[in-house]
Amino acid sequence: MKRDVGLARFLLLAVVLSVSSATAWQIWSTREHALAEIDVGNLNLAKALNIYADGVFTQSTVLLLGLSERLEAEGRELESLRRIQTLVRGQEQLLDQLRGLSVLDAQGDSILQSRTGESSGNSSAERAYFLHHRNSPSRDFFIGPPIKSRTSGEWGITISRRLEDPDGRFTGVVAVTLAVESFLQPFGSIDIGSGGAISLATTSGQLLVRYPYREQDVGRDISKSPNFLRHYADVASGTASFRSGLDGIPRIYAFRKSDRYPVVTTVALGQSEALRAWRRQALLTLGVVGVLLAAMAMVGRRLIINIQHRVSAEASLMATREALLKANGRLELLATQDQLTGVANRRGFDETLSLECRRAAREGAALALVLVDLDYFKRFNDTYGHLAGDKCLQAVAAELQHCANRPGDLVARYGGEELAVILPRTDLQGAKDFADRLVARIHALNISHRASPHGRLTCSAGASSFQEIHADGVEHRLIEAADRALYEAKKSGRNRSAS
Ligand SMILES: Nc1nc2c(ncn2[C@@H]2O[C@H](COP(=O)(O)OP(=O)(O)OP(=O)(O)O)[C@@H](O)[C@H]2O)c(=O)[nH]1
Repeated sequence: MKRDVGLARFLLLAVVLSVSSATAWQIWSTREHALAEIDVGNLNLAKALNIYADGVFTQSTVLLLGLSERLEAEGRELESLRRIQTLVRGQEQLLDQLRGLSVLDAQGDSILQSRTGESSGNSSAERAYFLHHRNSPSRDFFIGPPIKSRTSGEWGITISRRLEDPDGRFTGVVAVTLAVESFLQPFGSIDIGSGGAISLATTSGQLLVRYPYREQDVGRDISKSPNFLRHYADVASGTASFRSGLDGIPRIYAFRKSDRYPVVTTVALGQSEALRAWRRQALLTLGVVGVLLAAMAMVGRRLIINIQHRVSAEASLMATREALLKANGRLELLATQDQLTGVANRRGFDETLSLECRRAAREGAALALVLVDLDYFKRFNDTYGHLAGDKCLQAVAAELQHCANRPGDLVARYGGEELAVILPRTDLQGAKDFADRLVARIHALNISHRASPHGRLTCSAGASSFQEIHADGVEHRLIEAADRALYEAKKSGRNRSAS
């Protein structure tokens, strides 16, 4: 039964654990699945926006290439610059993102502004793109950090190219400016939730455009940020989850670098927003499973309590049964034991005598009985008192018990100061010898009895034995014979035995 409780506990625990772990696994795998779907969507979006940016840059570079060829071939005469101005106007109609074109001389002074068609009079010698081309012989296009227009205050992205004379000497820079706004518009038209962000940056870590727009983010250098270094630096495209270094919001990012230009487009969704549907589903699952587990735990607990009640009821039943058996045993003993001397009482004597008679009849064996009576015991009581008489009886019974040590021998208090010994498988001679031994042992106890002619406590014994025990009432005859012999011993002077 106790094992049943252990087994029930184990089963309950196993069910709770397996259901919990299966649920945890299911929730975790649906999260992974949701994240994978988000990554795919984000990557596709990043790719599409990258294509858009590539297209804009390509149109700009085509324009720059044509202009730089013409400037280098045709020179910078006023007429030539006017023709270029007309050409750029035409291009501006076709390319919405184009905010302007400028041609700088070798000192960084403007020699053409597409908006006015003339020099703006401003020097751009300190602009990053001018410094880049002046210091680098490369004729590649350069996407510079965003610049703020001195006239309109608008932010723009510059793409520029170095101008050279036929000897390869630096003669200036031709640059187009793309409006940051023209990137923000398509970025903003995409639903990326309230926590999302889309950005375009150079691969060297210069932020060009970021939606949602904050002026302080424009041109920000993120090249030293741990997130940039860990996730963007060395791969062409990928996904990652981290907390934004700009606004501290945890997001799921997907980024793609352009194959042609040193720019990277990033699409990010706010993590908590992106996983909202998954979270709702997970909470629902947790709720349902939690309620089920709680119900199961309650039922299991009740079951275990029931088993425990049954176990304890059974244990107390067993204990009661054992106590009852012990009590019965004690009662049985009390019913057949003499309280004063501890030997069998008259009932025990009668039962044993009848039992031994039947056994002797069955086995054809002899059965002997010795009756023992203390001499002058009335006087002993009168002389020493009843309590001393009791103690004396106890001592005599103990001595008899000591003598009758064969298996099956039984010492009993036959009545009053009279004791009896049943001796199975003992003939008359054996019984007589036993009786003599008893008389001698009691004498040897040397219990003082000044009222007796012997001066000490003595006893008389009568022995009887029957060999063939078949007839009814044999117990009675055995007792009568022993009693007669006892009477004889008394008559012939006491402190002796007769048979
Ligand atoms: N102390 C004590 N005395 C008992 C007990 N049972 C019987 N007696 C006493 O034993 C005495 C027996 O006396 P009697 O039968 O007259 O015989 P007796 O004095 O022993 O004399 P004989 O047997 O002829 O030698 C009585 O005085 C009983 O009261 C007992 O349990 N305790």
